[in-house]
Amino acid sequence: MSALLAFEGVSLVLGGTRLLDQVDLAIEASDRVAILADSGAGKSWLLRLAIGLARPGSGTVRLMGTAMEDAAPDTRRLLRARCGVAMQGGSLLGDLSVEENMRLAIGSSDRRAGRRIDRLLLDYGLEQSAATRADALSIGERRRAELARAFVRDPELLVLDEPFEGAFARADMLEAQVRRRIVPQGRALLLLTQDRALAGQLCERVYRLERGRLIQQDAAVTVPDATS
Ligand SMILES: Nc1ncnc2c1ncn2[C@@H]1O[C@H](COP(=O)(O)OP(=O)(O)OP(=O)(O)O)[C@@H](O)[C@H]1O
Repeated sequence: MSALLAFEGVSLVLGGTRLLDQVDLAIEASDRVAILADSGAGKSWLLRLAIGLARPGSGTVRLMGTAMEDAAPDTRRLLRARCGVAMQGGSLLGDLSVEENMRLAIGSSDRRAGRRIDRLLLDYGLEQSAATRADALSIGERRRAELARAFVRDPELLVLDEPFEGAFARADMLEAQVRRRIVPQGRALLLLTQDRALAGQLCERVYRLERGRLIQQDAAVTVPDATS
């Protein structure tokens, strides 16, 4: 079976800085992988490459077995739709309510979709904010809404970039979702973060991105999480 996501000898140089240097990484069904990186090390670019929003300088990124740089825009969109993505900085539409953002992401207005949305809103403590415009949410609510939306299409691959940045950490909530919706379903998680404790809590494989190289870490090392 091919990997859900594979980086094969991927390099990327931006502004004279080598952000990725011959990176190899394969994420298979049921994998939970974290990449730890300091601010500016290239997490957001890694996410863009993973879902075909950017092309590598060299090497190949395969999403669900398809080389993204050779794929037609429609194919890239379809493959991206099989992923649940929460980008740093967020991408909720500010003039739509939380529920409308979820509806747009799930692409259906039937009752089953409605039940799934209600369940996720409840899981993420957003049931009181369902009708609130996204641009009126608190920072913490917005991050939780981003996470809830990332799960709404039952993604095969969940890609999260700093899921709690600027927000009071609710790692227990995310861990419960990952345990319920990712692990038993043969889905996979790629977490990009600076938070060592979160990486250890959610993932069984942990790397550090350092000067463009991925260096595997001991996933079992746990750091007391002062925020939870
Ligand atoms: N278009 C660009 N041209 C040149 N350099 C860029 C460009 N976009 C980003 N960079 C630089 O590339 C580096 C990595 O950017 P990236 O957004 O991936 O960082 P990050 O790891 O997500 O950091 P943070 O967690 O602070 O957002 C940064 O130093 C950034 O300034």
